[in-house]
Amino acid sequence: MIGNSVIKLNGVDIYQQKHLVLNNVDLQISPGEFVFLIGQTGSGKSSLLKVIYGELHIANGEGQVAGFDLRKLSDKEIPFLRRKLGIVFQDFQLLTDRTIEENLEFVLKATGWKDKKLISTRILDVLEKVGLRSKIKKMPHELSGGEQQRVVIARALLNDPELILADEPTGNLDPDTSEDIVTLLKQISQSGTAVLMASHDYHIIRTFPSRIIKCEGGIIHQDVTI
Ligand SMILES: Nc1ncnc2c1ncn2[C@@H]1O[C@H](COP(=O)(O)OP(=O)(O)OP(=O)(O)O)[C@@H](O)[C@H]1O
Repeated sequence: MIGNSVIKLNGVDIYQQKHLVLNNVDLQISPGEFVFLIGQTGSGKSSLLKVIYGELHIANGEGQVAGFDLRKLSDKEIPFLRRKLGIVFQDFQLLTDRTIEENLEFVLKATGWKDKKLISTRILDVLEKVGLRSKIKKMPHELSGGEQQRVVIARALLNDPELILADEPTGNLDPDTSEDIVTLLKQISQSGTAVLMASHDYHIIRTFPSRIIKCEGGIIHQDVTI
């Protein structure tokens, strides 16, 4: 954490190839904050998220995320930054050929966990948090879309992240299930993990009054209302 921020960007320019997508971005997000990221298609939301998880480099300015300096981030360090982040996208991206338990075990082993007992306890802990302990032995296709998204959130929580980045996490879900997912993300933020959630869903955004930032016209607008 940087001072009291999980994300701190100052004067950052974000390019896709030679195209300046967002100009002079200032953004500060504190532990436990829940923030919606809105903006029209092509306005730069995904590009901003990519900067935060180290997929896009910053051209100018200063950027720190979960204690990592984005200007100095080497390719070797990116996996370590990602361990401090939980990433939740619209497509669930669960491995379809293995159970929920095996999906979670796969991520833990890939991030250096070795002790079998600790692995199984951690898996039960995160499934408990998302209310899916009873589904541990199921295959992804045996779960509903909302349940699969909960598993993805459980997966994002495995390494106890400082920040969850969610890019349209309710994009494939019906309205009630979407509300359940955002309720869960809100609860997670209340326990100290910051959440930055990109969304186009104004119904959801109105249902969960929160700080809103907006990409528009090549800049970020802070604390907007809709
Ligand atoms: N890999 C890429 N190469 C070149 N340009 C890109 C690339 N990815 C995105 N862009 C461009 O960058 C701009 C911002 O795109 P970005 O995906 O960040 O928008 P977005 O707000 O996330 O849109 P959406 O809501 O559709 O996901 C767009 O003009 C887009 O065409």
